Amino acid sequence: MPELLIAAPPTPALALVDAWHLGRDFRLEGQAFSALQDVSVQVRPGDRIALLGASGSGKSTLLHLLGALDTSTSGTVSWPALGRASALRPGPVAFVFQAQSLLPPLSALENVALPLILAGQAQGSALKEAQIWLERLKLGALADQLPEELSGGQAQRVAVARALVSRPRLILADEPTGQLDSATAADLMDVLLDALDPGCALVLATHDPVVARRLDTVWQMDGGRLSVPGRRAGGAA
Ligand SMILES: Nc1ncnc2c1ncn2[C@@H]1O[C@H](COP(=O)(O)OP(=O)(O)OP(=O)(O)O)[C@@H](O)[C@H]1O
Repeated sequence: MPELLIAAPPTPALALVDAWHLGRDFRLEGQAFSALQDVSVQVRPGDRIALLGASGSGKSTLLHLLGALDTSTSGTVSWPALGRASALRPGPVAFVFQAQSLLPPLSALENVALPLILAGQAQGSALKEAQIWLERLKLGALADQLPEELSGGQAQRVAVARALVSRPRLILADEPTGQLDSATAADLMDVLLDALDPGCALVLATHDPVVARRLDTVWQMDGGRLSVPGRRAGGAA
């Protein structure tokens, strides 16, 4: 009699981030002001998520909570696949900021090597790895340039290389194309998506629907709330 094989359902990968009813209040001139209200989201390995919203809608506030740069006023956030908040950086979580986040006195190469050196890697091997990442992002020839000698698009690519060098499992990018023209923004998205490890998740805040459409999922932020969570970019809700 033939053996009956019943395939076990695949085990879902542990979430990288699990946020539950997050709220964040600030005090402005003595009044409590709610920048984020009741946001529940999960980020899983390989997710490509655009956090789309107008200026002031709460995108940075949410990214900071997801990356443990800030603590929520209400709700909880945990990192089931990554460990405790204190273990998140440098390494499993990397940030890319809007602009001018490179250290001015360091060359492009030294900026990229910095997370490895801060994590205890010997300088020589850190610089070698940094050079590999600069070349992967088509910046090999600019290794010795200072940040002030780079164009905005080149500087953002160096910032992306600096985020990728520690082989993070999650990248939180806060308007990385915010100061770039549309062609340069498209180039940056090309190199970022091309260089990203398939298992690495990306959450990218943007106010630009064209940039958001490059990612698989859109989280729409409005007035501190997430509306239409999980909607496919460019597709039906
Ligand atoms: N540290 C803070 N103290 C007081 N208010 C804050 C603070 N951080 C953010 N806010 C307020 O919270 C709201 C959301 O800000 P946030 O920076 O998250 O928006 P955003 O969508 O990222 O905007 P942008 O696209 O302009 O960066 C804004 O009204 C902002 O002024």
